[in-house]
Amino acid sequence: MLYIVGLGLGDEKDITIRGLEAVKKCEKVYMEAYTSLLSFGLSGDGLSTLENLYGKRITIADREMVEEKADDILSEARVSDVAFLVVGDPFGATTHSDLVVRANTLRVNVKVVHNASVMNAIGICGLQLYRYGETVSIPFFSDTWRPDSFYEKIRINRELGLHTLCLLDIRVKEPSWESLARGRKKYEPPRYMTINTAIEQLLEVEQRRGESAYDEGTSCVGFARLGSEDQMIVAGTMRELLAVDFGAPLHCLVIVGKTHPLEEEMLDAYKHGRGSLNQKDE
Ligand SMILES: C[S@@+](CC[C@H](N)C(=O)[O-])C[C@H]1O[C@@H](n2cnc3c(N)ncnc32)[C@H](O)[C@@H]1O
Repeated sequence: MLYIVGLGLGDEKDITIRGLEAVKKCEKVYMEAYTSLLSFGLSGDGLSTLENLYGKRITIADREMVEEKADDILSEARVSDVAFLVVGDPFGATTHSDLVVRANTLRVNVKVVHNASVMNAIGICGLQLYRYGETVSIPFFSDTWRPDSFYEKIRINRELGLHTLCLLDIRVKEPSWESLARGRKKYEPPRYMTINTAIEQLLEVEQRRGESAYDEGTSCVGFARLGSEDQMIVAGTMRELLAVDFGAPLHCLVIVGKTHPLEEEMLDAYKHGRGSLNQKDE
């Protein structure tokens, strides 16, 4: 059996009881480590915190491993219980549907244990989840690659009065260009896009496309480390949020569409300059 287990958003304590029971009975535990991140990351003590709680060794599954060796993981799951851990909810990232489809093709049994996802945790700011349009991903621009397919989607969402969730790029274990040219893979340090970079890129694309999908005065909400003790949520215009230091990753951004009075009331509590509500336990 392959157990695909959501870990939630904060730290090791956010796994569900059902998820923990599944992990404890598995012979092998993989942890997907390229579409999201728990608040403590996976360096140093992060991994051992999880291993101590589960009483199991964890194998980190990076993009290369999941994409190239999925069949090996599935072969193990055919003859024993294997857990595949995903930060957030397993279906909060498009990637893991592939694994399920592959498992079905190979007739490997799959059980999914759900958990909170960034896709629903953003509800905390008061913008109703029912009033969102298509989610977009904002990739890091480089000197030669500045893709802007997200622009059209944001424009359509805004024309319909819908909010847009922007997920921000995560680059882990990316081989550097020089190392590829030399034929010996060396990896760049991990990079996580900040809200500030996302807004700079969004404004650059608006300037290039000029279709008035949004501008510096457009209302947004920035979220950092949602679900953890020090989460930060600030509502303001793009211009205002450009000046906010949201701190450590992960970050995401919502571009606000047409609002309902109740949404406005909730958003007020997070307005720029009021300090963010981070809901720390007293
Ligand atoms: C592929 S998505 C989310 C996947 C995850 N499985 C889930 O269900 O939440 C990853 C992106 O969501 C956003 N994100 C994820 N967790 C977050 C958090 N705790 N706080 C803020 N943004 C987050 C970041 O922009 C990140 O690059």
